[in-house]
Amino acid sequence: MSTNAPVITVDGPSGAGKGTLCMLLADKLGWNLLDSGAIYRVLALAAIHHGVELDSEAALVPLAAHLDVQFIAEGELVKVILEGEDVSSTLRTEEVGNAASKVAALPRVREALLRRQRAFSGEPGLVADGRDMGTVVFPNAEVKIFLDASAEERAKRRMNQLQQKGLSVNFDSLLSEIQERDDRDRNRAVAPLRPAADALVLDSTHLSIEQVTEQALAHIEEKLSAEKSA
Ligand SMILES: Nc1ncnc2c1ncn2[C@@H]1O[C@H](COP(=O)(O)OP(=O)(O)O)[C@@H](O)[C@H]1O
Ligand SMILES: Nc1ccn([C@@H]2O[C@H](COP(=O)(O)OP(=O)(O)O)[C@@H](O)[C@H]2O)c(=O)n1
Repeated sequence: MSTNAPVITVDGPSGAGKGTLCMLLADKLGWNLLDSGAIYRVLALAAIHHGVELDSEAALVPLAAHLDVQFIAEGELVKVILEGEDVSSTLRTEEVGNAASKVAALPRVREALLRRQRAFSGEPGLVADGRDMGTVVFPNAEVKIFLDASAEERAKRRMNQLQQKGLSVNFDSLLSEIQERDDRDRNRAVAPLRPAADALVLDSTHLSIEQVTEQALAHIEEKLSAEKSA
């Protein structure tokens, strides 16, 4: 790892708005961005490509340790290249999200991906998006935010997002997939989804993206200026 560069962690369930908030924060602050979910998604996709079972910890650990992946920033977007192939759009499907949450439940797989995630930390700072950024990966982060929203609101957001991409989706099946993934993420033995003790919990159910960003920035400013004067 590691530098002494500051870290802001944003954890929370699927569809809460983490990716949106993190991108806005990284852009505004000029800091680096870690989308840790993309790493679990890439691993799940590599497992599918290589015919590796999603519950086979013994086969997934070496795959995780030797993952041949590149994240290439292109303006606001990040292109993901897995074993030479552009997988950016496949990666975002609900099917891959679900597969990711299965491989992410395995303790040795999480362990194998720790160093890769911490390596994103660097000057002038890092905004880290995930489930366990504030609890496990960056427990000493200067600022921790836990972004939540009701399951219904999150399914509605995901449905709009998929419809904008021209995909037709069924609200009820999306809601039950989100609930199934939440259950798996919250109840796993290692690094379960939960707010860090020192996180600001933001419920975005009735907040716009602008309101969430404003509240997050106010909290960040307060925390970082308290750090400076400490
Ligand atoms: N506060 C909000 N109100 C309404 N829509 C939102 C809000 N935050 C994010 N969204 C939208 O919801 C969808 C899911 O957001 P995303 O950032 O991908 O969530 P996550 O990374 O937590 O899964 C996106 O289409 C995004 O534009
Ligand atoms: N730090 C992280 C990030 C993601 N994950 C897992 O990876 C899956 C996909 O994460 P994601 O952040 O890309 O998913 P969305 O919130 O975008 O739906 C999650 O459901 C988690 O199971 C994790 O376990 N730990």
